[in-house]
Amino acid sequence: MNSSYDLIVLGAGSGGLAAAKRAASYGARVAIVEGDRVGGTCVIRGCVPKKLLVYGSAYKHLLADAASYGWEIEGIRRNPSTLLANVRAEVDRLNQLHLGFLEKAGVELVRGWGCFEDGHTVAVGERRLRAERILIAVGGRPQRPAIPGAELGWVSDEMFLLEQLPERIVVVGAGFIACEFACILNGLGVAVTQLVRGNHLLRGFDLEAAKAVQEGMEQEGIEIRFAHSPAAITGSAGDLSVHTEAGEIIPCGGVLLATGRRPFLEGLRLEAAAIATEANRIPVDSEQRTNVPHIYAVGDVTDRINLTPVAIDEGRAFADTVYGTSPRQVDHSLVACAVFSQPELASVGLSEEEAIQRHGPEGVRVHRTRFRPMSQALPARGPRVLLKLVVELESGKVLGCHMVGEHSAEIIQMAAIAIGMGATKADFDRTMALHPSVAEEFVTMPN
Ligand SMILES: Cc1cc2nc3c(=O)[nH]c(=O)nc-3n(C[C@H](O)[C@H](O)[C@H](O)COP(=O)(O)OP(=O)(O)OC[C@H]3O[C@@H](n4cnc5c(N)ncnc54)[C@H](O)[C@@H]3O)c2cc1C
Ligand SMILES: NC(=O)c1ccc[n+]([C@@H]2O[C@H](COP(=O)([O-])OP(=O)(O)OC[C@H]3O[C@@H](n4cnc5c(N)ncnc54)[C@H](O)[C@@H]3O)[C@@H](O)[C@H]2O)c1
Repeated sequence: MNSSYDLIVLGAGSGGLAAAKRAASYGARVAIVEGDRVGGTCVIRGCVPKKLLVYGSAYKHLLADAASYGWEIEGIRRNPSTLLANVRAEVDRLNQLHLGFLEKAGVELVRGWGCFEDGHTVAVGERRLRAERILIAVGGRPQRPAIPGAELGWVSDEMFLLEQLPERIVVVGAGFIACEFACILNGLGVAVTQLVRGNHLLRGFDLEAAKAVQEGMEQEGIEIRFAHSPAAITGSAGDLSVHTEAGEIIPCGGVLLATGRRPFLEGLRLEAAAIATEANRIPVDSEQRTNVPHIYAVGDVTDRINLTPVAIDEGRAFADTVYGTSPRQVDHSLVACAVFSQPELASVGLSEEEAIQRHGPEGVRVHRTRFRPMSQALPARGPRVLLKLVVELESGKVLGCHMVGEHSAEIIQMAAIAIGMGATKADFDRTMALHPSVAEEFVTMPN
């Protein structure tokens, strides 16, 4: 069966869904092709189920602190299987919701893996879909390290399918996924050893903030081994050993390989449409256009800032520009982001190291405060909060705002507005504090 459209979108994840619905709202005839579950990484095996697991694992701390607030809770039993099942049920609900949204928007869903037959034709099984324009929004996939036995380890996708958790796990990596899962698993009662090949966590983030996360994670009982890489994994499901390059053998019930992701280009047959790639990603211009003028790409497949809100905005900007009346480009500067580790880290703007690189050590002033938040005063435990402003000395402009501690993602989201507007340290100081709160320290830091 052959069908023709104004737009074919490959991939029903964050970017593809946003683009397809927005294009359809302008009257375009749109088909969206999806080989897996509608919702993509974020909804099915990323942000959403991950955050639900973070909430679930945080009960460890809440229950530990409850007695100091006068709640004596007896007979607590931990059952991660219930949490895992409930999270899957919520993902099923959201998947249905997204199917409904597509239908309501008038977008045709074509199930199956799509590949290019030529510049205007996509093959999905026996079907041939033709369109004036094609948008590639196929996202990325986790990448396993090239070591013997890597197939015995889990990648993040598989963590959401587990029905039970092992007693001991080795987490490999120091990035977003490794840190988030190390904390989730630790909170759910799993003994965690994290293998980090470098000498600090969360490369690219403000170093002091990354160290504050490390301190908190270690206080909570996660064993982090720096300058350690896996050389091989042996054993069988549930009874594994990680052999490190240093010759150690770490027995465990499971291994999470959180060693990065890369664009999912396999099987797309990009060459049939002469679409150029660069280092396994699809490069695009400021209007999301590939080297082929009527073929566009958004989201993780372009491997720029691999976050859901960025993929969504790129998808919508593409549709607004091509099908709407208000063309626009995505602003990739000052994108706030958070690592949902425990303690949580959130950032917007330049790290201290980046600011010094750009403006020199004499051109930057750093304001910081570290303290135990009031919520931890009665339990008298838990990690100290870090709040940090990186300021350009000459103009007083806040170049970067970083926070480690409770609600930091919520707080930095708001700070991002001020920083996007070019706020100075004086603007922060002029703002009346909201007391008692953690975030008030951002507007009361001494000069
Ligand atoms: C564990 C984890 C946690 C994360 N947490 C966060 C977070 O807290 N906050 C945040 O902002 N970001 C987070 N991310 C990143 C975020 O999920 C991605 O940046 C985002 O989903 C990218 O959207 P996308 O549209 O580019 O691709 P995806 O959402 O990956 O969607 C691509 C879709 O295309 C489909 N597809 C691929 N090839 C084909 C084909 N040939 N034919 C048909 N369909 C195809 C796939 O099945 C998939 O459904 C997380 C990622 C992971 C893995
Ligand atoms: N909270 C969030 O917004 C969130 C959460 C999860 C993922 N994400 C997105 O997904 C992307 C991918 O996350 P990620 O954590 O997989 O990637 P990452 O690039 O953040 O981290 C990969 C880690 O693996 C390590 N590594 C790579 N190869 C290795 C090897 N052979 N041996 C040992 N260590 C190795 C790297 O040093 C690094 O620490 C992120 O960059 C981010 O864009 C975002």
